[in-house]
Amino acid sequence: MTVEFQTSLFDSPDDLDCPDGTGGPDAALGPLGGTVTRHVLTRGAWVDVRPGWVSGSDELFARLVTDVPWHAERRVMWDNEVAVPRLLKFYAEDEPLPDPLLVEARHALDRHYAAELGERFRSAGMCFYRDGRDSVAWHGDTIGRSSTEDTMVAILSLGEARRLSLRPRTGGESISFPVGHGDLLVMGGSCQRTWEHAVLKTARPVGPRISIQFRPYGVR
Ligand SMILES: O=C(O)CCC(=O)C(=O)O
Ligand SMILES: [Fe+2]
Repeated sequence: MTVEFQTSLFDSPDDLDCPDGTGGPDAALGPLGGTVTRHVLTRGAWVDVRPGWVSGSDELFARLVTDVPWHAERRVMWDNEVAVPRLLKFYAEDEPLPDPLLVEARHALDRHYAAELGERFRSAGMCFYRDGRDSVAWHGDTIGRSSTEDTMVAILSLGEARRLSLRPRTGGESISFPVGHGDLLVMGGSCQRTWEHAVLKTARPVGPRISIQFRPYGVR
């Protein structure tokens, strides 16, 4: 599938310097240690946020738009077949990732969360939200071990800023975190089974966003 993509720059002007003159800025990972803020939720769930983890990622964004074999999906809902409102690609365990920066990002997450997670991040789910009509409805990532075990889902966000909303499954107020160009958000602890998350549709005119979700083996 070819994806219509109008080149637009998301990086702030500071990121656009190219001192080495090697033909344009490219993505770089910042440190994680000491830069991640943990928000403790109820019932053993938490969310870590690291704004601006990847800098200079305009080109990475453009590469992923064109290089990832995005596909549309249809799902049956209430007896009707409906289009899933985003494009998708799932990189299973051991499937090569589409960009070396993503390999580096996964290593950095493995190092940072090694002690707490006790295993590596393995798969990478990717979503492409073309505009504000694209979304993901309320859900937990509870296919597999995450339905019964604590785990982590680490999301790298590129492109247009959207909000990742969260609400407790038992009812109660929802909260939301902005997820902007180069930001990292990690859902951890019991978050997948005690809370739900969503990227809700917006009437605001918003550009495209890519979400990359790194998950351990058997979590989906
Ligand atoms: O767009 C996002 O960052 C969230 C995607 C998500 O929740 C999922 O694919 O399970
Ligand atoms: Fe999810």
